[in-house]
Amino acid sequence: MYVRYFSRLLSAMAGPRPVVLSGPSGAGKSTLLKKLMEEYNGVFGFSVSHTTRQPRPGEENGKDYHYVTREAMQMAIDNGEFIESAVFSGNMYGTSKAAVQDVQAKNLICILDIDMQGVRNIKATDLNPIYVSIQAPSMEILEKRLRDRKTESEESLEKRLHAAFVDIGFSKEEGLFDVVIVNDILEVAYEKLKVVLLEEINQVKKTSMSL
Ligand SMILES: Nc1nc2c(ncn2[C@@H]2O[C@H](COP(=O)(O)OP(=O)(O)O)[C@@H](O)[C@H]2O)c(=O)[nH]1
Ligand SMILES: Nc1ncnc2c1ncn2[C@@H]1O[C@H](COP(=O)(O)OP(=O)(O)O)[C@@H](O)[C@H]1O
Repeated sequence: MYVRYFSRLLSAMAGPRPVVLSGPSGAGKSTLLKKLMEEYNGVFGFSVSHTTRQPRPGEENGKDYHYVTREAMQMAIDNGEFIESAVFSGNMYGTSKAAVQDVQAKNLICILDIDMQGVRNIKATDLNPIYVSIQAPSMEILEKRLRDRKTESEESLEKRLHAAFVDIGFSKEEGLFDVVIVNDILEVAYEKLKVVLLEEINQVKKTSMSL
């Protein structure tokens, strides 16, 4: 009984578990993440990554990403400021320690949107997140969604589709993800995601009510 009490106390003190959303570019990670943030205002916080890619129309510096030069990013990595970093489709991406700490300091569920290299690197840390893979129903649908999004050049699209092919294989690896959600009908995928995160969501709601 005491053991259970203290383990609950310890996990409450450690704050909610972060959530890793991974999966091919175009699978629907940002769309699902946006829905979560809208429905659960004050429960989730986004880990704002750094990237060397150019901002897309509508993206905001400091909100979607911290947009930096290669030199600045490399220097920060060399300074030990990053938990993980990777090169994806010719650009650098990385999660700074500050990005995660900023969210955790507010006692929110920290969401990381990272690629497969990031997943492997996070596994080697003590972050202990819930690992969720978001997948499109097929490569054909993925390609259509990416094309319809109209954010990528033909070259970037090809690179993303190649990475997606590799990603789909990895997502089937035993023990890598806690759950794989196929994002066919958006609302169905979103409901599945909520079920996976329900325990953490309730924990944060309970804690914020008792404060
Ligand atoms: N390892 C790692 N991957 C990241 C990070 N931030 C974003 N990514 C991944 O980089 C890939 C490309 O992201 P982005 O350029 O925003 O394109 P999108 O996923 O097609 O919207 C996606 O798979 C993201 O999950 C990060 O900090 N670390
Ligand atoms: N279930 C879905 N059905 C149809 N289109 C979708 C669905 N989920 C996402 N999309 C669309 O597919 C595109 C890629 O989604 P996005 O969230 O940007 O993917 P990611 O963040 O994984 O790269 C977007 O234009 C989005 O509006």
